[in-house]
Amino acid sequence: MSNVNRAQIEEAVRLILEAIGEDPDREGLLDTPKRVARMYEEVFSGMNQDPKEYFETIFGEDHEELVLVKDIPFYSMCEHHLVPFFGKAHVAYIPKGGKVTGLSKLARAVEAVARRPQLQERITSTIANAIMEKLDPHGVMVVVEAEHMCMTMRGVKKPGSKTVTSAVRGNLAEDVNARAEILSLIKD
Ligand SMILES: Nc1nc2c(ncn2[C@@H]2O[C@H](COP(=O)(O)OP(=O)(O)OP(=O)(O)O)[C@@H](O)[C@H]2O)c(=O)[nH]1
Ligand SMILES: [Zn+2]
Repeated sequence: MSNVNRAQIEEAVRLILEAIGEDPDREGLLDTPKRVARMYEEVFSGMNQDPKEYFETIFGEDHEELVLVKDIPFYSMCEHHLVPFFGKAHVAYIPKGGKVTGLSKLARAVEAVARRPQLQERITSTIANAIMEKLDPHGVMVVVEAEHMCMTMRGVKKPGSKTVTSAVRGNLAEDVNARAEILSLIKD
């Protein structure tokens, strides 16, 4: 159930259109506030979601080796400018004590965390912390690479630049070789 107040967004979009000198009543713009409100509802649908919920799905599988789901595409909105940043997330963990979760749950957690006003660093660490808390694995490594529209279409205008963030927890924090292996698997 969404808590987004569509009527309020519609009002705000109308005001923005007026503020830039547009006529919100011209034909092409008549439905724009409604469309934007629906779009924000979708784009910010992660507001009420807790990524940890997805890790309730646990299989008692005795695998204490690397699990990596890479190239998970995501779209988020930078909380400073409310313009998109988007890219790929790579989520790796080493399960412990039979606590192996569903692969899709890793991607669902990325989606839930991305769909709200965000910082790339926070997306990265929130996912790593959620996995640590719910699955209590030997280790976790989350790598996120993204292009920020606020750095490409405006401001410093550096199209093609990419930001890479990582969060490492548990035994992977001390294990340089394991981290290197994960990074090489991500690059492959
Ligand atoms: N750390 C971090 N910074 C971000 C992220 N997304 C956008 N930013 C940065 O947030 C900063 C906001 O800087 P401000 O000086 O307050 O705003 P601004 O005047 O619009 O900055 P410019 O983008 O440099 O024009 C900028 O440097 C953005 O590049 C993110 O996910 N993580
Ligand atoms: Zn920004």
